[in-house]
Amino acid sequence: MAQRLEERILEYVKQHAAEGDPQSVVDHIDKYCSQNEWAMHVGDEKGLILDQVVKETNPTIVLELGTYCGYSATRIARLLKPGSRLLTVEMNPENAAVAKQMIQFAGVQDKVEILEGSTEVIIPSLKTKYGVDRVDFVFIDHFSERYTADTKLLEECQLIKKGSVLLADNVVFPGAPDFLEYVRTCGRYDCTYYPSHLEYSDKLDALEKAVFKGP
Ligand SMILES: Cc1ncccc1-c1cc(O)c2nc[nH]c(=O)c2c1
Ligand SMILES: [Mg+2]
Repeated sequence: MAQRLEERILEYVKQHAAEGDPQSVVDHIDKYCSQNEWAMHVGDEKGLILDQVVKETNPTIVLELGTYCGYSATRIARLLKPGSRLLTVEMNPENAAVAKQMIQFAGVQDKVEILEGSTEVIIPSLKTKYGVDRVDFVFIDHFSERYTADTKLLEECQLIKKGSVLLADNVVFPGAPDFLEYVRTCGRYDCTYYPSHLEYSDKLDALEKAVFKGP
């Protein structure tokens, strides 16, 4: 029995999902975490909203804050057009190691790059160290306490331009009240609220989409 929850999830996927099939990986993570052990993936219900926003944005460069086991990175990467890429930031090295294997197993490793470290250090280095000019889509799913600071950092580093889309998980549970206040009142975002439920639960949660209107 693998020691860590995240390793047990990876083991289940390796033993039951179809290798090279990102949808199968996503489905099996959802199956394990709804039937066996809860874990904090965005999940299938909020995942369908994530899919819809990714499809309507059709992004070339995606930034994800909070990789965890690679569920949403796999979910997003499966929808990306050839030549597009997803950079995902994870500060926990053990989770990053699991995510790397999950993404590899799903066969989306050519589109996904895992950046190990904290967002406040990595975001300012995206242009210089990772050759990013602008990001078209940002999935914010790391720590709600960092949502606002990292959004301001993306603005200050000129990583988001007019039309860039932010999508934040957990704006109801655990909750990100200062982020909602900021994007809804600063005047630089067009916001849309998507009520849903916490992954694998009937607790209420929601996603907030914030489309940048420019500085
Ligand atoms: C862990 C947890 N327990 C009870 C209720 C919600 C959560 C929870 C759910 C999530 O989707 C999260 N996403 C990113 N980062 C988190 O910390 C996080 C925490
Ligand atoms: Mg989340």
